[in-house]
Amino acid sequence: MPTMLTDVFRGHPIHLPHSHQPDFTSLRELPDSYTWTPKDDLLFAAAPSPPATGENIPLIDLNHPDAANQIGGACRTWGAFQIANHGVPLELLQGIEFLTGSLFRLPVQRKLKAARSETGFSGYGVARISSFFNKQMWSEGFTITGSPLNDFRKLWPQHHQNFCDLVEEYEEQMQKLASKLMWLALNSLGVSEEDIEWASVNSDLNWAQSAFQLNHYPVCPEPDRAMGLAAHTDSTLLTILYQNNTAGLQVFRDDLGWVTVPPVPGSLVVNVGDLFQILSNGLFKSVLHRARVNQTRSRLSVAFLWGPQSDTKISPVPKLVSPVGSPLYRSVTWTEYLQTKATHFNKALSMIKNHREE
Ligand SMILES: C=C1C[C@]23C[C@H]1CC[C@H]2[C@@]12CCC[C@@](C)(C(=O)O1)[C@H]2[C@@H]3C(=O)O
Ligand SMILES: O=C(O)CCC(=O)C(=O)O
Ligand SMILES: [Fe+2]
Repeated sequence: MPTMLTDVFRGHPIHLPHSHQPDFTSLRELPDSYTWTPKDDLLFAAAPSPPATGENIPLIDLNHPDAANQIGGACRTWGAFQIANHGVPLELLQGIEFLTGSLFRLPVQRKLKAARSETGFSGYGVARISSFFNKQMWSEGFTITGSPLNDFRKLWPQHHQNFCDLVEEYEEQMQKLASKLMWLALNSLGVSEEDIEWASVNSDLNWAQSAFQLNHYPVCPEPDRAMGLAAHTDSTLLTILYQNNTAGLQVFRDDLGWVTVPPVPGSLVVNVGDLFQILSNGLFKSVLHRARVNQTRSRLSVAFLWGPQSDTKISPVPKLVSPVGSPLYRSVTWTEYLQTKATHFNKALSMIKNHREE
């Protein structure tokens, strides 16, 4: 039996109280447990990009004849980009935003009925990476993999079917889009389906697997001292992110610092994940990103976390290894990688790295 995403954290419980959450709406001041300083996160106060540079992740039109090269370039320099003309109907994006808003507007007691268990994968709770930080993040999340029916039934005993259908439809669209984006990026490096065994055996996407992370960042009384979601890279091949019309997502570049990704209505943000960095033998960079919060508008985002079947060995594409001699990374399955991340967080990728002989 192949491992399912639902099982990957069975041996990696996170002990996090869920019911400690403050009533986000009534606080005038940030509680100490929510106040971040550079001690809590090395990059917390890293210089923001000077507005003068105006440099930002590119917005790429998927209908543009040169889209593949633009995507390849963005994966190498930023590890992130936005896309327009992606083919996902606007009504579907609006539907998913409405679902997400409805879910987080439910009373806390209701949301807790679908709380993520300590060893579980899906359900309501704080981000998994919370266990690596001393301070709490100003957000709440909901993770979905496979059918959301069981969890949605607990949230909406009567009216969950439409929301289940919506998630299913969104997942189909995201699967297609993610695979298209991966091949465009790889094609720009001269890599095609024949070069990757696990992807060419089943070209009908049977080799892929995914999850959704819904995020809510409530209005915050002291946004400059709070953190919505701490800096991390995603443990995916690609992540496709929908953000509502409120800024907050930031990507990090060594030469620029934190750069805010402006919401562009109707467009989607794409992040290179750690597995794509491995697959591309380090040519594509998984992007360090985080979410800040603000004082006037609550923010919603929906991340589609996309990867291979849990048991597929991912290793650098041979074609990209030969020019440089040896593979930069060892091979690893998505399950193994998520488990490494669950124990070692931001050291996970370097633990997969091959150390060259002196
Ligand atoms: C498939 C995934 C990817 C996970 C773990 C698991 C389910 C939830 C994902 C996130 C979503 C929020 C940020 C992150 C860092 C987190 O804490 O949970 C992600 C993590 C990862 O990309 O490592
Ligand atoms: O809310 C955002 O913009 C970022 C969310 C994110 O990084 C994630 O869910 O992995
Ligand atoms: Fe992320």
